[in-house]
Amino acid sequence: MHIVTTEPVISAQNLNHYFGEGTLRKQALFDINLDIYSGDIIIMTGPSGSGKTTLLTLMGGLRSAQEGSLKILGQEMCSASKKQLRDVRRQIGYIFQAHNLMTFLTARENVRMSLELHDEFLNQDMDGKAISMLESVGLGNRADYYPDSLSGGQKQRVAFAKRSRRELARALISQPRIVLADEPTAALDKKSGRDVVELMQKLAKEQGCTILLVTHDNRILDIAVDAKRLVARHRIIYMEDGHLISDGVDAAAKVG
Ligand SMILES: Nc1ncnc2c1ncn2[C@@H]1O[C@H](COP(=O)(O)OP(=O)(O)OP(=O)(O)O)[C@@H](O)[C@H]1O
Repeated sequence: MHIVTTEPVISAQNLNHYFGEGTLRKQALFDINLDIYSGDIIIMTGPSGSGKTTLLTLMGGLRSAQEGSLKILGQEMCSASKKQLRDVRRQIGYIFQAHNLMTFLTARENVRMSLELHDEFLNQDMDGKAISMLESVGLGNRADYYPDSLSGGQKQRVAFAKRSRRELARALISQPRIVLADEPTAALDKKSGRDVVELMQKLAKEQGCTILLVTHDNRILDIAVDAKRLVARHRIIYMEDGHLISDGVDAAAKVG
């Protein structure tokens, strides 16, 4: 039996959310109830428009909650002040899709450039760091290639290395309790998608934090199953028309 000894990292109770005003007001989330614990890997799936991103942005403190209760790291988000939202956001790492690569820079220079924007890397071996980040996505041997000579999937991986270095660097420094990722595998081939997910899980595991991942990508569900050896507990949350339809806690990992 799985014994829960800690408070949920995120707890939603009877959470509703609406967009628009007056006659245009439309309910996007209906009565969401969900407890997420430290170390959970939550994969949110469901058709387009089902409310995944809305729920993700609420759980990431990126939008204020309107109705019901949403606690993130013990802080109630319904009618939270700007300062309270900011304090919660500081403890969260964000990974969002799409960063264009500069066509006139090599893969290494693209990753390096994003490092240069961050004070914490000044005076460090940025070339070495850029290469190790490319290696971690399996592209160590493509460091000196220009984006135009890389495949679509390879480009996505360089972009991931670039932004994950930038965003996860901050994440690693600030030790986030939660990492949010929106469509991190969009447009990736299966192998690249798997690499990206495994990389994210590995980094999250090293930090011992909770991952919330939104995807349209059904293949990611297979990846999650395969990746069981990497992590303790996966849950696949399926949404439809603003309702949470199912929440599958990984049965095997639940034991003990
Ligand atoms: N800013 C907004 N203003 C008005 N309606 C919105 C807004 N954002 C989302 N919606 C509506 O809320 C519903 C849920 O959208 P949401 O983006 O959360 O779905 P999703 O499951 O993430 O979809 P997708 O997979 O296509 O990204 C949709 O009907 C959408 O049209």
